[in-house]
Amino acid sequence: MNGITLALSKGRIFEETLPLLAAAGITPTDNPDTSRKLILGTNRPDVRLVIVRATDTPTYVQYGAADMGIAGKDTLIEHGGAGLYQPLDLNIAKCRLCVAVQKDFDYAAAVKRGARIRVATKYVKAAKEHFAAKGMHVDLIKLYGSMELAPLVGLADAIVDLVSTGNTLRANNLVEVEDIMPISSRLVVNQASLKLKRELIQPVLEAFAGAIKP
Ligand SMILES: Nc1ncnc2c1ncn2[C@@H]1O[C@H](COP(=O)(O)OP(=O)(O)OP(=O)(O)O)[C@@H](O)[C@H]1O
Ligand SMILES: O=P(O)(O)OC[C@H]1O[C@H](OP(=O)(O)OP(=O)(O)O)[C@H](O)[C@@H]1O
Repeated sequence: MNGITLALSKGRIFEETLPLLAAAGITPTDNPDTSRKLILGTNRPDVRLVIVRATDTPTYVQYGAADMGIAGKDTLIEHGGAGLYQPLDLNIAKCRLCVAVQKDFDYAAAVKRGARIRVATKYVKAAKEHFAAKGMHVDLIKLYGSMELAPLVGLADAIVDLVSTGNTLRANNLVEVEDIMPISSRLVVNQASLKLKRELIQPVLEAFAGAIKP
């Protein structure tokens, strides 16, 4: 494609990216929440959007199937970032990565006595690094969603998951016991595209940079 392709996921990333696209003079012609189309046009003939799973965004950009994309820091850590240039923290889709347990589980005591706890998470790499830095031995169980369920049914002692309002933890009688890191979404650019399509990509990058809310 001669123009540029931007990879986005449905839901919060799409919604929160709309004002940034508007700042770059880009308006999608469809809404992925109502359309089943996976390739969306825009008002600009040289810009198209592809709708992918949030976890897949770095992969599409890494291989150049999309020139640019918007992905959460959580997703980028798990992917590893190969082949990606990450020029901007867009300060959207903000939340934090945390350790949480059931209210009656004494996490501090388990840590203190060096217990080998079971931790369920979708964020295996980030969790591994966190517990290794604390010198804790944990058994990680990989899940793909609804991590909050794992401690309730005896699958794990703790979870590593994203928290924003805390409503999901509260609704499931879980409490946050450690804050691992703040999370927001970043603009990622394919390294070859940045060189070959700089005249198209650079203005979008500058418009996004100018529209970032503190
Ligand atoms: N509750 C939240 N509040 C704010 N931002 C969030 C929240 N949950 C996730 N995010 C951020 O938004 C990104 C996209 O989340 P989304 O829920 O759309 O996808 P997902 O369900 O995590 O991924 P996938 O669909 O690939 O499994 C996440 O990678 C994270 O950075
Ligand atoms: O603290 P809160 O404001 O309750 O947000 C936290 C929840 O948000 C995310 O799930 P999401 O809404 O993306 O659902 P999904 O991952 O199951 O799609 C995350 O996995 C938590 O479950």
